[in-house]
Amino acid sequence: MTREGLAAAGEVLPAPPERIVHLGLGAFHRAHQAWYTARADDAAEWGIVGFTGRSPAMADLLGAQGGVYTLVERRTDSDRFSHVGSVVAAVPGDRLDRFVAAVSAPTTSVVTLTITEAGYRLAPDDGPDLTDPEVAADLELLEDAFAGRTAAPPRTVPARLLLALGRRALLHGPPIAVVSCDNLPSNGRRLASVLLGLAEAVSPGLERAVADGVSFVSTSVDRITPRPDQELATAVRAATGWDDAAPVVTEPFSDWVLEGEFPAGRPAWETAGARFVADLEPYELRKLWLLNGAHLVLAFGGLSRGYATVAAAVADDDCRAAVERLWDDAEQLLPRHVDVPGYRASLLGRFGNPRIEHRLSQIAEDGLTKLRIRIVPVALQERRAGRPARGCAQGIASWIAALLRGIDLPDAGRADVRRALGEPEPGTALLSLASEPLAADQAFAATVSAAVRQWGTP
Ligand SMILES: NC(=O)c1ccc[n+]([C@@H]2O[C@H](COP(=O)([O-])OP(=O)(O)OC[C@H]3O[C@@H](n4cnc5c(N)ncnc54)[C@H](O)[C@@H]3O)[C@@H](O)[C@H]2O)c1
Ligand SMILES: O=P(O)(O)OC[C@@H](O)[C@@H](O)[C@H](O)[C@H](O)CO
Repeated sequence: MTREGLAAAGEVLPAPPERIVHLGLGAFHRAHQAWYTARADDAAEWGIVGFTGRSPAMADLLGAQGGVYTLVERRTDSDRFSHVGSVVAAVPGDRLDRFVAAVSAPTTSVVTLTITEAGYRLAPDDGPDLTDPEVAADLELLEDAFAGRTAAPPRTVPARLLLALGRRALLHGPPIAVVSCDNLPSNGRRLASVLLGLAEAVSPGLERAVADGVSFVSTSVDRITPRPDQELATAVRAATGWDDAAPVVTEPFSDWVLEGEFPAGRPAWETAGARFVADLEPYELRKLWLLNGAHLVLAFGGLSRGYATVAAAVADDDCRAAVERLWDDAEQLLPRHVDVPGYRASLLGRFGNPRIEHRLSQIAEDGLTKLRIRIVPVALQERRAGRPARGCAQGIASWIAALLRGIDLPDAGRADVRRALGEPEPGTALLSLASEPLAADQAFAATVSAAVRQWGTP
């Protein structure tokens, strides 16, 4: 099947013009932002050029199909198949020349990102992590590049993005919006802080140019999208007859809430269901603390108990009870207008969808970074309010117990985790790694130790 054939059948649009650049061409972008863009009333005006984050594989697969792929919306009892045509070019991430050209093009109005939380290379103060050797090396490359000296291409996403945005801003290109779609609170503000921190380290002129020329938009993104497997391609072939090399499976539910300015315009995403709000915080915290926080507890607790998927873990009474206790803590901190009881009830249904094979091992990747963002802040606020934060303690304990059990959890912070595991008191060292203040809080640390024993260590 080709784009031309699908367009002739009225299933996708003939390639819309490239006006959006996306970085991180994984499953989620294709199930979410690309889907909203394809469904917007003005879809014919907005094509996406997608760059892979690290490996070129998806660019090869999707590029060979003209960017078109099948989206499978998986209900508890049936599948719905559709074709998505908003991605018009798929390019390997190491094609930096093409990336800089795409971002610098005056016709480009929006850059979106799904590069995982670890991809932001954030220091604890939300600036760029200059202790990370790759970030430090990229800073030198950026200094050379902006001073007009020959430089190798930077490797980290913040440096690649800064190079492209800096070129555009210094060429006096029109202002542009950069939209983070990763599961980080205040993701736009954090991205701004990393990029402007790096820019400032290169030169004050670059920092000013980027600050003036870029609008950083924060968003809360919500659609459970497991990593596609071979079984999906087989199901797509059986249902549609197409040997699609890059299908995506997702749940029927979808939500996208955005806060920020689009100085050069944007697709009419609201016509596809997105919401634009003046204050994103309550929505993003509800989603991150309840959905993503619970996912972590199910992943660590479920893996310890030998489960493989979210649906299996949430069917376990102890795992579900741990999730409910975490939600009880988070609910204390969220405003009423975001309907926490309704969201909790809908989450239990979404997690329980047995046909969405959401692997716990995928969710557990980079668990340290995610824990610090999704559970630690709730615990700190609850403790400051004088409450015991037992649900958070149990959640953090699920991570510690999984590691003490020897479960391999791939993590960008793996070296620190290994060091902590080698300490005389590894449980205490792991809690310190998650949060120094929580480790120093004796009552909370004792609750965590008791909960680690409850999760069961070998
Ligand atoms: N899958 C979901 O259900 C979901 C839902 C909401 C938000 N998200 C956000 O989207 C992100 C990606 O999810 P996905 O399902 O597309 O995963 P994926 O594994 O399919 O794709 C991840 C993409 O990020 C790139 N990447 C990974 N680590 C990177 C790094 N350190 N630096 C630069 N690029 C890197 C990869 O190359 C790939 O392009 C998540 O981490 C999350 O922040 C995902
Ligand atoms: O994608 P991550 O790795 O940030 O987190 C894993 C899951 O919690 C996440 O993908 C959720 O499924 C998603 O955030 C739902 O909207």
